[in-house]
Amino acid sequence: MKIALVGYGKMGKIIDEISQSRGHEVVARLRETPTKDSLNGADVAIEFSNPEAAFENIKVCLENHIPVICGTTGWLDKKPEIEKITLEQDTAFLYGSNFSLGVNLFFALNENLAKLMSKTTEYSVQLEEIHHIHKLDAPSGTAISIAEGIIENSKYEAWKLDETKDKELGIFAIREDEVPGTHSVFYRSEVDEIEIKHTAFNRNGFALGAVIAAEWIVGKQGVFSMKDVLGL
Ligand SMILES: NC(=O)C1=CN([C@@H]2O[C@H](COP(=O)(O)OP(=O)(O)OC[C@H]3O[C@@H](n4cnc5c(N)ncnc54)[C@H](OP(=O)(O)O)[C@@H]3O)[C@@H](O)[C@H]2O)C=CC1
Ligand SMILES: O=C(O)C1=N[C@H](C(=O)O)C[C@H](O)C1
Repeated sequence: MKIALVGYGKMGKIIDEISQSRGHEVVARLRETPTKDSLNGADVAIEFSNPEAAFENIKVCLENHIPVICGTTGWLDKKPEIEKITLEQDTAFLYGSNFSLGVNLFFALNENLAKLMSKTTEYSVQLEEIHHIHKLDAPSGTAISIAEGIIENSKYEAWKLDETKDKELGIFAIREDEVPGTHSVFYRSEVDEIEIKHTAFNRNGFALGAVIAAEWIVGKQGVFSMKDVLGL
């Protein structure tokens, strides 16, 4: 498979190594918005850039009929437009706020726990995410995905930064040193607390998941998520 890496920073470089170790050819390593020429005949693009650049980068790839795996967070207000372009161009798009297998299991765990709790005692939920000081967006895309999964299955109606209040599920966003990504969910009642935590030790799990998603998407049409890739 020929892979274009759109964004070649911390994530792009690890994805490059993993792609090659799995027998793929990396045909582009870009630190600017791609063009038809710079995409260099890729079968698939893996996009990890920044919130400002992601929309345009994805659009150019899709308009050139190159399916896109996108891990960039912080641009999701424009996702409906990307989904429309994907369908118009008969190509494929997959966004993952977090490509690691562990976090995708963590999403399912929290959805199920929220569902169970809404049938029993009243628990109040609080989210916390900790990331490195270079991160441009807050809260993290992963925290937003966790919150959305809980909201669908509980009394909560929306999420907000900071402390949980009434029907708004709170997310504390902490920036600390070089932390790769830690997410905790606290379920608290009058008498006890359940805490579920995922800690990434490094970025390798994110990168491997993105390459697996790229292998999966080639030849498909439509808008997908990691749930489709992992059969969750
Ligand atoms: N979904 C997931 O599993 C994960 C998502 N992320 C997200 O992925 C994104 C990237 O993370 P990370 O690699 O750590 O960030 P980095 O800042 O290390 O890398 C970003 C890269 O994008 C490049 N860039 C800047 N402008 C453009 C542009 N217009 N087009 C293409 N590339 C551009 C930068 O180049 P230059 O240095 O020259 O500016 C740099 O190479 C972030 O949004 C982060 O939140 C991160 C980890 C996991
Ligand atoms: O910026 C990061 O580093 C990360 N971003 C993603 C997010 O916003 O959830 C995924 C991971 O936690 C690392």
